[in-house]
Amino acid sequence: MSHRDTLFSAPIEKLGDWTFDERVAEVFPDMIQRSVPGYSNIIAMIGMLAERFVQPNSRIYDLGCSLGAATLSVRRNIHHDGCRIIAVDNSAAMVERCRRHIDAFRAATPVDVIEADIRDIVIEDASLVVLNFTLQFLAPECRQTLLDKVFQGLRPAGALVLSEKFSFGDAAVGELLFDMHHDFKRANGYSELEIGQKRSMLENVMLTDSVQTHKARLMKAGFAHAELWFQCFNFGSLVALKAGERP
Ligand SMILES: C[S@@+](CC[C@H](N)C(=O)[O-])C[C@H]1O[C@@H](n2cnc3c(N)ncnc32)[C@H](O)[C@@H]1O
Ligand SMILES: O=C(O)C(=O)C[C@]1(C(=O)O)C=C[C@@H](O)C=C1
Repeated sequence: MSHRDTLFSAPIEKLGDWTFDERVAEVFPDMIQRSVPGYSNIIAMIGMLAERFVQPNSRIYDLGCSLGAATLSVRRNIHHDGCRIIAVDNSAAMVERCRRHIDAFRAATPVDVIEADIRDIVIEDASLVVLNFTLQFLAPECRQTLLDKVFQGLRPAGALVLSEKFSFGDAAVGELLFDMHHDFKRANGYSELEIGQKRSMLENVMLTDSVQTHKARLMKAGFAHAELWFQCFNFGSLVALKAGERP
């Protein structure tokens, strides 16, 4: 059961930096659904991408898994033997709830939910890696190193799904999509105070990049192809493909 997000509905005297703590974890499904345009579509389509890209006897990584929405979508859609999903998050509150959530559904593919920083884990033998709105929370100087590690850990013909909030080089487009996103939040019942307080808390911890910057990093990491497969306002998702033949 997900609770309604009212965390920022009253004035907060001293707004600190954003964290994925107990309070956020408690309302997270409602919060992300009402905050990220296209979120449920992206979750459903990650399942379809998994169906296409997951190889038998391989690993699937869900990096910054929160409550495991992408993991569950992948698990529902893969039918190969010998696969294992590794879901990683460094928020204890998220990991604890994620484990409960995953255990509530029975399925053939095992899932390891790991409490760790995604910068510290080993990625190996992967056919699919998912970064669903997580890279934006890493310090910009750590992003290339993480994508390099993802690329190295993928098998030939493997794929990375990278969903992010974007910034835009064209100021008029950037402003329009930023305003549309705020309209989306208002339409979902968030007040000006809620929108403003959350924005200010995210300011120092969620630094967004343009689609061009993401593509350039992915190509630098070694991916043969990288393209946007979904966008709604200033949120979207890229798929990056590693060259090679499926074994
Ligand atoms: C916006 S949420 C991701 C949503 C989730 N992927 C989904 O599809 O519902 C970002 C998550 O990344 C996690 N996170 C941020 N930085 C991290 C890091 N360095 N290592 C592991 N997890 C991290 C946060 O704790 C949070 O749960
Ligand atoms: O940009 C915003 O206003 C957001 O609320 C975005 C965002 C995200 O993209 O992860 C930030 C934190 C929450 O996890 C949910 C949504």
